[in-house]
Amino acid sequence: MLNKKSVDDINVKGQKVLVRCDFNVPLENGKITDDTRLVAALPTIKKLVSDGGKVILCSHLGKPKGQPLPEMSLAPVAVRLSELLGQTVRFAADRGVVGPNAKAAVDIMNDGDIVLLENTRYRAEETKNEDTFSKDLASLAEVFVDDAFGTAHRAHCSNVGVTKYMKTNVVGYLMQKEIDFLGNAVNDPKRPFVAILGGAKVSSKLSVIENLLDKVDVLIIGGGMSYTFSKAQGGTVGNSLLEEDYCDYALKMIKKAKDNKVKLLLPVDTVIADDFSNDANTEVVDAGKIPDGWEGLDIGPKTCDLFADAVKDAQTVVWNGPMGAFEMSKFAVGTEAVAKALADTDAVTIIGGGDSAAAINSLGYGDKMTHISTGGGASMEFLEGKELPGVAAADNK
Ligand SMILES: Nc1ncnc2c1ncn2[C@@H]1O[C@H](COP(=O)(O)OP(=O)(O)OP(=O)(O)O)[C@@H](O)[C@H]1O
Ligand SMILES: O=C(O)[C@H](O)COP(=O)(O)O
Repeated sequence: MLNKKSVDDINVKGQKVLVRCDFNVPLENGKITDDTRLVAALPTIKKLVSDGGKVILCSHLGKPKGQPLPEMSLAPVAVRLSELLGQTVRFAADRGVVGPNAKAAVDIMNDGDIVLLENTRYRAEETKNEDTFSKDLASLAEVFVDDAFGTAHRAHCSNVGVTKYMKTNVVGYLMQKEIDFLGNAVNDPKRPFVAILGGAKVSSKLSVIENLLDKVDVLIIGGGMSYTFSKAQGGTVGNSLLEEDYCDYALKMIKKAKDNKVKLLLPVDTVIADDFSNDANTEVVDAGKIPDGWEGLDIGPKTCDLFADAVKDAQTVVWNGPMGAFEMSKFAVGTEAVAKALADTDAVTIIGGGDSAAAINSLGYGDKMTHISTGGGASMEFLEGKELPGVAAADNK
């Protein structure tokens, strides 16, 4: 188990604390369209404020590639955070992130004040993890807290480089929670342990499939990626998503499941459509029997029952990737059936971030899950069994 020092192990009264958050939120015309990541960061911020620390927040947003692009400014985040906290979060507008404006804003802080720095990716050094920017960031504070789980798979100045120049590096509550849930699930799961994978491509989940086949009791594969498995076994898949180059890999994984005595469940039927559209004509056919001119866009009703049955007695379930093209209501049925099955089980249910989290929330099952990760890429790398640089950089207990 990972045993990192956390904000509970320190009291920052009177100290300046640099807190790396993941405020990489979706923006439309300057408005935040999903503040989940901001809400998730509140417990750590509140703890440090109640200690009487001077709380300096930082994050990246988007990929400005070293340019101070106004549309990727963190200014809207300061406004929304102030509302959520009921306390002013002063925004340190500064093209250099740690330039004269930021330093001035930090200099006048009182205990319990909060300042938010500008987008760390305005500095070109950030993503290259170069010492110049790491030192600049470290110069602002005495203590470093990393609460940016969503960024933990990156080794950048603001989450990894900076720790070289700080005496105290701890994780925040969000980071701790993500490590506890994902780490426990993968490394010390209550069994039966079931993993459900979906989404578009096999190629984006190769290491996840391999790693999970060493850990789980049951592996369920649905969504677009299942057609490559179907084709590999001699099925016809029409115009469905297919990665021909990965058919051999699919066969290898089927063998690995057998060797490891993992029950591998693939769709037994599929909803096919004559067009990639919510108005398409649809039919249900057996898996591997999709005619030319048609494409599979969701799992079929028998598969919904099969998958729901497989999670019924599970103790731990990890899910990443939708079962079909769920953005169109006609093809969201399978994803919803799986979400409902998870909501109905007593198992610990953990949802990988990104599209899966969006799907669960848009279908209204978000509050029925034990844990929905705030990390997309980061949660995937956790499931791949990789050590995340952002986690590794924090002090051990
Ligand atoms: N049968 C299918 N045909 C076409 N598209 C599909 C099918 N099944 C799933 N998809 C699409 O796959 C996309 C999600 O795939 P992706 O691999 O990105 O999932 P994810 O792992 O949940 O996302 P993230 O990587 O952001 O966590 C969705 O846009 C969905 O519409
Ligand atoms: O949204 C994410 O997955 C994280 O904030 C990381 O962002 P990145 O993929 O731009 O590094």
